[in-house]
Formats: sequence, C-alpha cells, structure tokens
Amino acid sequence: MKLFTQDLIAVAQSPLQHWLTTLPAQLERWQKEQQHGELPKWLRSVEQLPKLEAQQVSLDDTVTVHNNTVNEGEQNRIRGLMMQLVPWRKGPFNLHGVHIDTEWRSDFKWQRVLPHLSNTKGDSQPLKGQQVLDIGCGSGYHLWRMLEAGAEQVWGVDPGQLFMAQFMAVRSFMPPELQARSHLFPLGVEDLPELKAFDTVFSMGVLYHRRSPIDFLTQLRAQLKPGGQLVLETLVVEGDEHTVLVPGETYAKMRNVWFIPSSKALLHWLARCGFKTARVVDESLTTLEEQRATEWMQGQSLADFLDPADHSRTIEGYPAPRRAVIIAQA
Ligand SMILES: Nc1ncnc2c1ncn2[C@@H]1O[C@H](C[S@+](CC[C@H]([NH3+])C(=O)[O-])CC(=O)[O-])[C@@H](O)[C@H]1O
Repeated sequence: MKLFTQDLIAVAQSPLQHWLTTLPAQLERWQKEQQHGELPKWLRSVEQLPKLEAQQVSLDDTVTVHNNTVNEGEQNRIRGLMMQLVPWRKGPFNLHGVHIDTEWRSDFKWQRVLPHLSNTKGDSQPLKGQQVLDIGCGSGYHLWRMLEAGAEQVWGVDPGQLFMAQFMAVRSFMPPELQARSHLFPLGVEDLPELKAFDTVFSMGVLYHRRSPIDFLTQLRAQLKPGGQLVLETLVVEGDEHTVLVPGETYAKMRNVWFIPSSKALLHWLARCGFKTARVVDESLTTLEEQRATEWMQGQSLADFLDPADHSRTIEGYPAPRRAVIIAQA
C-alpha cells in the first residue's frame, strides 16, 4: 500500500473522500492478486532515477522538466532507466534533456480537445480549480496537460501497469507541489463506484475497447457531478445515427475492438444515457505523423495497420482510423 499512501491521503483531503469506502481495499486486493510479474522490475527502475530538483517545468506540448546542473552521466542514467519501461506510447516528454519521443504525439489530440473545454472559450485555464478524472489515462501524459489547464487535482485510472510505472517515473521528476496534485490508480472504469464528484471526466481512446458501450457511458456519467462535463474521444466511422461498425477479429490489427459508431450514433447513445447538450467538436483522420514507430516504441504502428496500397483502409479493409471528440453535460 506504500505505493499509494500519498494518493490516499490526497483523496481524504479532497471532495472525493467517499471514494475511501472502496478504494483502499481494492488497491490492497490488487497488490495481492493482480500485480504484473514485471511490475517490481519496472518500479525498481523508477526508484533508481536520479533525484534532481525541477528548476524549470513546462506542461506544454512536450511535457518538460529541467535542472541547469544536470550532467551527461545523469542524462545517460535517465535514458537507460526510462528505456527499461518501453514501449512508451503516449507523450512526448523531455526529462532533464532526455527526449522521450513516444509512439503517439498525444499533444495533437490535446490540441483538438483544449479549445472546446467548458463554456469559457479563450480561457487559458478552462479547468481552473476542478477535480478532473481521466479514465484510461495511459502514461498520464494528458494529466499533466489538465494541470496546465488549471485543474486543482487530476486523477487517472488505467489497468495498464507498465503505464502506471511510466506515470510514476515522470511524476518523480516533478516538483512536490505538482506531485501532490497528480494521481494514477491501476483500476479499470468497471472498478469505480458511482462517485458523482468530478467537475470534468475525460475518457479518450477507451470506448471501442469496451464490450458494452452503453454500460460504459453510464459508468462515465456516474463519476460526474450534476452538470459536470464529459470529454469523450473515440474511433468513429462515417454514417448516420444508425451506423455502427463491429469489426471481425481485429481492427487495424487491434484484437480488442468492439463498437465503432458514427458520431451521430454516439450522440444518440449519449442522449439515451441521460447526457445533455452533447456535441461533436472535432472529427479527424489519424495521420502517420500522429502515430508512428520511434526509438521508444520499436514495434508496429499505424503505417503497418493500414492497407499499403490504400491508406484510406485498414489492413482488414475497414475505414482507416477516424476519431471524434464529443463534449456533453451530465
Ligand atoms: N477497463 C478499462 N478501464 C480503463 N482504462 C482501460 C480499460 N481497459 C483498457 N484501458 C486503457 O485504455 C487506454 C487506451 S489508449 C488511450 C490513452 C489515452 N487516454 C489517450 O487518449 O491517448 C488507446 C488505445 O490503446 O487504443 C490504455 O491505456 C488501456 O490500458
């Protein structure tokens, strides 16, 4: 439990205190029964990272921490230990001069989302003072961007334990004030009780992994305060409100893809789940600049998932990945 002690104290001091009725027991069970065999190794890499004061911090497109006295030996050590945590999918980060060029330029997604947050268009801090939840947060890249956008506390949940180790590695470089405001628990959306406590809930890139999208949307709504804001990002296809693609065994070589609705169908589902004023704020095709193999993710990436002769199709012949951002009120 030591792993989460500070985070649980933060829960106790936040408007999310009622989470403590389930969370500590869940984390304890997780630690006894569900730990990944490699997790101790990953966490050892995190512990061995040099402790350098964060003199400059920028939670901008490349999330950056810097200390003017860092030397080459320390940089090599950071690079080597961060390489123990590959594949790095969501970023980019620059940690004391070590640039982690992740598979995804997650900043592209944030640029599609940020201008549309809350009703205060043009406000550089649209999440000011908010309690923000990011369901399926991966390495936590967007959690840092949410802090930049003014969030008081950011809470990520993601069952991926390598991603949790990556988050802990990045957080270890942050100044204490930011460490105390950023949290990630190794849970799935299905592990969350109905907290009804967050001002904004993000869930980006998760809906198509869920077998039951209506249950998923209901679970998202149950996390929001009345009137709270949902930011949903997911794969979509072109079509009317009755269009939904349920692919065969794989979609773009991913095995766990279930429902890819049209944006119109998704708006309909959201209305059926009790969301108000749902609107599509962006719809774009994923480009080869946004998702590609790098030194930090040397496996296959989007270029390998598309039909080599026709990039408007996946290798299976489905429409190529197109993603929508939808904002709705609980
Ligand atoms: N049951 C679950 N509950 C919560 N998360 C889950 C679950 N199952 C899988 N995940 C997590 O959802 C994330 C999806 S990735 C989007 C990352 C980021 N949001 C992004 O928008 O860049 C997109 C993709 O891999 O296709 C992964 O980190 C999973 O571990």
